[in-house]
Amino acid sequence: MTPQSLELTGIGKGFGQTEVLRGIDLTVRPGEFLSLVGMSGCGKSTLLRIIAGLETPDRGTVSIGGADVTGADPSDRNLAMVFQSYALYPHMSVRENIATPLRMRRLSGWARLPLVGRMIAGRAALDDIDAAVEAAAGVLEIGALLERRPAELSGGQRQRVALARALVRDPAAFLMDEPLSNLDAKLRAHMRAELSALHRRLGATFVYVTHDQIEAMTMSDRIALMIEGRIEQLGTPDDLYRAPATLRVARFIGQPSINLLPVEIGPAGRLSLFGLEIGLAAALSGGAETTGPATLGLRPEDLHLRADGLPAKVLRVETHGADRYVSCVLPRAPELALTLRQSATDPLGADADGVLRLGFVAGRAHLFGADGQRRTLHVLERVAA
Ligand SMILES: Nc1ncnc2c1ncn2[C@@H]1O[C@H](COP(=O)(O)OP(=O)(O)OP(=O)(O)O)[C@@H](O)[C@H]1O
Repeated sequence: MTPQSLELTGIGKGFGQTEVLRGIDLTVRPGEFLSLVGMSGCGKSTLLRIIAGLETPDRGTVSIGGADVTGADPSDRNLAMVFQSYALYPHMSVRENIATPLRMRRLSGWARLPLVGRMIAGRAALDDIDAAVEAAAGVLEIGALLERRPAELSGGQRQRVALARALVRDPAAFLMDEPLSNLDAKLRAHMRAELSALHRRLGATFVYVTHDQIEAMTMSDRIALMIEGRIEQLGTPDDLYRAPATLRVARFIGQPSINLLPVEIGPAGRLSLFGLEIGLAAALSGGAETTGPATLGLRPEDLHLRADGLPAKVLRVETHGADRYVSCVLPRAPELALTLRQSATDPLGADADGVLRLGFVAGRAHLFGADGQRRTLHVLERVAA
């Protein structure tokens, strides 16, 4: 099946008094891997369920490949849904599990049942189903497991069976709701790579719900970051990381989190931190407020040691393989914790009192106005990197 686009227009949904989705406009391009990311409760699963037809929106429309399906039954949308819980039938073999969606669609009545079906369904229909099952199992590399029951499989193998069962239907798009969250960390990393490879091989449209930004950042073509029932930013993983549109996006994306410092935008947009100018200026055009308090965002990898930098006292050092994360506080503002990312092989750079001096890569700083919106920054002076 050629990959289809999905279009959501003005989607609103409430449960009782709670407004869970507050006007979602989103187009998923044909063949795109798009992730819906956000904290627990932001509405991403509800949105996915609305696309699937498992939930009805209060407002707005859902289209697949340009056709309005807002009122259509889930079974008429030809979308495959993969859940966190796999939802495999425990009493059936892997082969029968994968074949089930095709039996439901292609066979009628009693012939849908695995054993009875063998006796009464037409040979050609069964051969077709067998061939489709073998093909899907081949893609997911589970051909050797077809006669096993789900209980005899590892978590990763079960997830692969669930994916094969989705694949066998040749759907217009795949909808996945936290499909990897039951797996241990190592297997999750492995399955991330497999899902990306599967997406590339199929060229199908994927909509993937997760609260795990690493999953979203590593697999997606684009990410829709949802906050409180709205899309806060839609863009490539790089867009969200390198040019967060709002302070809320900057806070959500990145691990360890972005460092945030209170700055003041002064005359001509010049920024000062603790009363000292720092060689950056806010662009003055277009912003609501031109001067006043703002927030400077610095990613941990954009902080570095600098002889005449800001003194910071080391609180904790964590080594993560090749990286080292150094948590510090500024004596000027002890409530502000900063994280610096270094190569684990570099010297820490702290003096005998555990104090180091921090500079930052000016060209990679982010500025957010008092309204939380991104502001354009100019580098005024050359700051040594
Ligand atoms: N059927 C329902 N009835 C009442 N409230 C619901 C229902 N489904 C979801 N909600 C509420 O809507 C909000 C959004 O739920 P949703 O499952 O979409 O969030 P989510 O972003 O997917 O969160 P999570 O990552 O925890 O699954 C939550 O506050 C949830 O309690």
